[in-house]
Amino acid sequence: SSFKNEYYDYIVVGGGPAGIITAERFVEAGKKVLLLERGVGPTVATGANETLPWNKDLTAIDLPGLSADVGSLDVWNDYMCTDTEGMAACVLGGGVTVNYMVFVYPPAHDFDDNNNWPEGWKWKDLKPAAERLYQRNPGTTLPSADGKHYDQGLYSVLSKFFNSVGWKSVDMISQPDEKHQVYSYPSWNIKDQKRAGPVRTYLPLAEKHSNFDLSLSSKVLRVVRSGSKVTGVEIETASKKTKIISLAHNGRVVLAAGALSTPRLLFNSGIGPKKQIETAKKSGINVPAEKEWLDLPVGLGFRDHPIFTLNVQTNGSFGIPDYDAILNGTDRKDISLYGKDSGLLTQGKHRMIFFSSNEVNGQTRYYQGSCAPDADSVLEIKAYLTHGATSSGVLVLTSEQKTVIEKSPYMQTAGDRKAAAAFIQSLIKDISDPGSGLELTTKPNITAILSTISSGNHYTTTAKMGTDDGRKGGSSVVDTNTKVYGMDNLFVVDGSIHPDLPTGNIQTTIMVIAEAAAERILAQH
Ligand SMILES: Cc1cc2nc3c(=O)[nH]c(=O)nc-3n(C[C@H](O)[C@H](O)[C@H](O)COP(=O)(O)OP(=O)(O)OC[C@H]3O[C@@H](n4cnc5c(N)ncnc54)[C@H](O)[C@@H]3O)c2cc1C
Repeated sequence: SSFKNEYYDYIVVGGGPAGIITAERFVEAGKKVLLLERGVGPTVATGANETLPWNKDLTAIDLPGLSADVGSLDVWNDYMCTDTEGMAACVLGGGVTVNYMVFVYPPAHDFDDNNNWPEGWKWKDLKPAAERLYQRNPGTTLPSADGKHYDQGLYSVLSKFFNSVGWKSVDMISQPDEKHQVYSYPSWNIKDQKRAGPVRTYLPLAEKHSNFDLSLSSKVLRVVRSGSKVTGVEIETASKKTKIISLAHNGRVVLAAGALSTPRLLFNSGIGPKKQIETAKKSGINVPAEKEWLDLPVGLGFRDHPIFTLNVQTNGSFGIPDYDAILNGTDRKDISLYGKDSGLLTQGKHRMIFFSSNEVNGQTRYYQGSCAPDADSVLEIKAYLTHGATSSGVLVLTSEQKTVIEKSPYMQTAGDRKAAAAFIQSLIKDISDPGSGLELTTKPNITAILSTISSGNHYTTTAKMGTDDGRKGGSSVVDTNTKVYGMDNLFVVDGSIHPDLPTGNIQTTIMVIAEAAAERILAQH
């Protein structure tokens, strides 16, 4: 693309969910907007041409029934970032393009307890933003047009089990505040039988306007500063050429590169702990002169949901779909049902989501369980320790420009360890009851389960929002208008700014916060 220098009121960096949503809202407000995304487009409408052999309008990424197997798709390696710690996607749509589509409406308590979200960001303040999101991108627990849930062997076994131990069935969309001893059909980010998300539900609205430009394969290296003012961004194009795009007078840069990549952009721009800025400089980035460095706690306070995995043998009748047959078109039965907007292929990976909580020393911690078939009659529970967890870690930069974990964000506090052990133990006890019809596939060993943690991939808090200015010894990098402390016109809107973890999978909360952030930013422009 040819960039129009000194034209854009807003340069948004990163075309993940947060970036697309904010960019679209700026466009609607009549601002001239450039959205810069380092990756390519994953849908036919955004330039992908690797479509399914049996449907030339759909890529494998679009088809909900293949999302469980997304890691085996040819495009997986093309889409995943190679310079972040943990998993992130470097493709238009960000994580939402490759994720398992679990779409958890956040409960009010996520914002209202623990005092982590500042005034102005409580649920009463955010509810209108959530409603704007749900109107465009509602999610569904029943994606099949014929009104049926498919492949219900797992759900049938597990719902019986949970009923027998006193849990109850809820609809996680219409009852988002029910998060204790409840289970639900999964809510998925699916619309019109396809993977939804801002690439489908927001981007086309922006593209209707002449004041919107999207540039793919455009990796931003840093923001260009003159003291506290951002004047533009330096980008690297697909052919490895660098160039500077300048903002309009009074323009703004909004970072939405994700919680693992926004810190790199800040370090590269002279914002963060001194050591990280020095590392950025060593890596060859043209960082500002030292007198312009802003000492803010970027990368500190890094958080994520730890996952504990349980595999359970059941007496149910279910298994893993034949993904090859779906991909190559030989699974005629499911493909023909999909042709009628129905059936297994309209659904995502999981068959049930459950939630619960426990209290240890006065602190309530929440848990989400995502349940999917693992083998014939064997199910896998991915149990996440979520909202209320008190651990945090540190994310830093290497001189190869990779973000890496210096201190793990998982299970750092005695409270987290005690609470997670108690929750898993009680689940194991119920599963191991001879009458349950269930049995762990390996000998129940709580220490082994707790020490084999996998990442939730729900990263937050690397550029925290709050009222305690990080330059003055506080923990916050952005203020309650999402503006970076010490800067006049630099904002952050992605998962980095969340000061707390949500109770469930995070993408819905990411989108709600982006909706709210766009409104705050526009209110002063
Ligand atoms: C494998 C996986 C499975 C997941 N499963 C679920 C799930 O089922 N449900 C759920 O709710 N959440 C899930 N998540 C998490 C969810 O997808 C992310 O939390 C969410 O996408 C974060 O949104 P974001 O806008 O903050 O950042 P991202 O989604 O990371 O988007 C950042 C965007 O910025 C771009 N970018 C980065 N650096 C630059 C740069 N320098 N210049 C230009 N562009 C840049 C990236 O390419 C990307 O498009 C999953 C994540 C992963 C990785």
